[in-house]
Amino acid sequence: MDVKDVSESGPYFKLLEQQKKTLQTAQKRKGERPRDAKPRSKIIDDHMMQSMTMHMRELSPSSNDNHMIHSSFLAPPYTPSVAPFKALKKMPLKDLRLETHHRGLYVLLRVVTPPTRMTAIMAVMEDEADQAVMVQLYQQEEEKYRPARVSVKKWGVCIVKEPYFKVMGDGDYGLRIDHVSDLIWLSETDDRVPLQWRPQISQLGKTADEWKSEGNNALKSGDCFDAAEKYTLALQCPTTSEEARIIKMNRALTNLKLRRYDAALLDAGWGPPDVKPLEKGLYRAARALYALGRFPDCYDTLNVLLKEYPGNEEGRKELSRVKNRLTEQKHGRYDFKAMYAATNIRPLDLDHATYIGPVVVKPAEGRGRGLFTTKGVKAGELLLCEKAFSQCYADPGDSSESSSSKISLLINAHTNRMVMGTHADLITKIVQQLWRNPSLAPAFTSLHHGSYKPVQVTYVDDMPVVDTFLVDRIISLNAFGFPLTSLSSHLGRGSPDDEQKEKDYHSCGIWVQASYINHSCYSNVRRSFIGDMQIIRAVRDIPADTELTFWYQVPNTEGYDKRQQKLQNWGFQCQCVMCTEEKNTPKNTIKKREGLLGDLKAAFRAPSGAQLPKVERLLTALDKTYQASAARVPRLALWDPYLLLTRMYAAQNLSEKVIATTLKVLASLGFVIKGAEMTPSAKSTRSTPANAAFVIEQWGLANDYVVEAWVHLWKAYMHVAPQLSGQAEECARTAYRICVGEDVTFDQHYP
Ligand SMILES: C[S@@+](CC[C@H](N)C(=O)[O-])C[C@H]1O[C@@H](n2cnc3c(N)ncnc32)[C@H](O)[C@@H]1O
Repeated sequence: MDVKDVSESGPYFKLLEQQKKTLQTAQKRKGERPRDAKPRSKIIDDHMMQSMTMHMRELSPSSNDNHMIHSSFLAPPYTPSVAPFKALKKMPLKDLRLETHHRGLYVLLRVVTPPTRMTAIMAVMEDEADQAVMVQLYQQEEEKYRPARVSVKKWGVCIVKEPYFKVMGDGDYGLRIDHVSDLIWLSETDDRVPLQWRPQISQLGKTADEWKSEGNNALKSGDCFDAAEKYTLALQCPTTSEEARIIKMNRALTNLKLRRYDAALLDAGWGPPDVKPLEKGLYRAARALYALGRFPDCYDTLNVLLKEYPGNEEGRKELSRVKNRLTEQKHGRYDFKAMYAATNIRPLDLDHATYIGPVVVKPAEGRGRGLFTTKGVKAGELLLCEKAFSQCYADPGDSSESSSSKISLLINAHTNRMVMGTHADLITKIVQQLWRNPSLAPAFTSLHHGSYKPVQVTYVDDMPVVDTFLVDRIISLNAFGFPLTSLSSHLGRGSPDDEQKEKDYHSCGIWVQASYINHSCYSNVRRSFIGDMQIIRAVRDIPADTELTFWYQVPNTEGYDKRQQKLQNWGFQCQCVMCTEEKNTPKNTIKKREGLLGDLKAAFRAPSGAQLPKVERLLTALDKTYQASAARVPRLALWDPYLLLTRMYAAQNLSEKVIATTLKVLASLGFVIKGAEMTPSAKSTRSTPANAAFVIEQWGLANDYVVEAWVHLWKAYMHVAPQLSGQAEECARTAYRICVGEDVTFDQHYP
């Protein structure tokens, strides 16, 4: 939804074709055992050379290529390994066959070179028979959170479950690991590490206390990964229950720092206590619960903490923070100004809770599931204000490696789709999120994934199974492109800086509840964004038990076929009244309409005012090309020229004309408004404002220009029918709220 799909654009299309060819050529070698594989020394030398070249490039002052577009290719989908380790058999590297997933088997490998990071982390690994292979590890944590050298340590030992051996991009052969759960790193004391690869004797036979001290030192020096590993080794040694509790408490802290909140909760001993809970345990559990968005649990835990340990000041601070979240969650009350201020902080991650208003997910006939109202709501009413499940914001003003999500072209030869933006980064981010915190998985994996058949197993050997291709599929069908704020898009609308507008939607994210909303061009809700909060408001009065819809792509005058093409990714054809009407309109009428639109454009280009009568004539003719009433089927070709005309009249202070044309803008968009025209009676009530009012019988389509239309009305009424101006101002405010998400900034921008 609003993501930059470039599948149809020429230069990119060639890349897709190339990628398909490469895959086809590789497929022809399926099952082959390559005879021309490089010898071990050559694989290592080539890798070291590449690593050095990359390092030199990084050191060179002109190396900042964050603004360059990178391409990422998605492999043909395959399911992650769900076999328990015990059910797998070891195989040597020499038996690997090309383009094959070696189901039922595993390889045991040791890292022999330092890693390099490209799209994947790459390192050369060997098996027990000294055979070497290049291994590509995809979807690993970003460098800023876990440097490649920490993820893939030289001499580290791992198991690759059901390995996938293939021809790589450069024509060499290698193992490709797309699913993080297919890779198991072994600790130095693991029985599966062969004797010849074991560390020196001194590493073995340490006591719990020794491991714990090492863990503490690692934590002090900031190496949380190492610390967590050491605490885990400590817990594998014999300890008293009290010692174990302390070690777990320390590991809870490292897990919090590593954003492994599920594990932190467990370590903190959260749950019904059988012994008096520790102060640190309660506090750390509360922080983990907050980070997981479990605000009521967090609130309860902090209350227990403060009851047991009333002097805990940090707990008290957290309590006040969580109370704010609960107010947002329960009542949908937000401090929107503070929300805007927080959009300047990087990384973008607003500290707000999700409000789910009077809506519920239910089956929607012919459209899977949908979101429905549980009660009648009014135009402008808040229905959802949702914190992103995950998002990658591409900050146009920040090119630093640490804070920018990379814009890349993600090429999926399997689905024939190419998207530009942060989609590739979002896959990695969500894979890692689910890997670290599997409790978050059900909300995400329940989202629509089309015909993709995911494995039914969620845990193997006590570890979560994360399917990269399921994540990609869900993102493809549910992700939203988003600007930093809809307000900035709203204010910049109509500006000639198309490039900036393009960039506005390079960022993408997942909002779970909003994902249940189906598409309609003639929709009844609209989404807007403030940072990573998505706000959904009713664009008209909606009765109870009505399905909510918004547009996945903004409908405009591109025509029926193009519009359906833009929806192709989601696998349905829109059957809204506008699409149905357009589909059934005779071709010659469409042609006539297009001709009139062309004439109108030319007329508008003429010097101001000179062509006004002609414009009016053309508009009347254009109006006549529509059959159904605009109240039932909005007339997409009309609102824009009427608005241009309004601006011209406004520039000449022709208030009555402004009112007449603005009402036509609104009528074209489907609004039904009674008593707003400048009839003689409206003029005569000029001095008696008491009960003067117009009635909006129906709100229409909610594009950004509706706000401008209401503002024109409001200002024009001030001159000729002041009794109506207050009401028009209120409508402008409501339209603004619908478009930008809030109205606290309305007066500042429309004084
Ligand atoms: C973001 S999901 C919306 C929620 C989805 N219906 C579900 O069951 O989870 C997008 C998918 O919903 C379905 N969908 C959305 N709008 C539709 C429409 N107007 N007609 C038919 N199917 C629609 C399509 O299958 C589409 O790929």
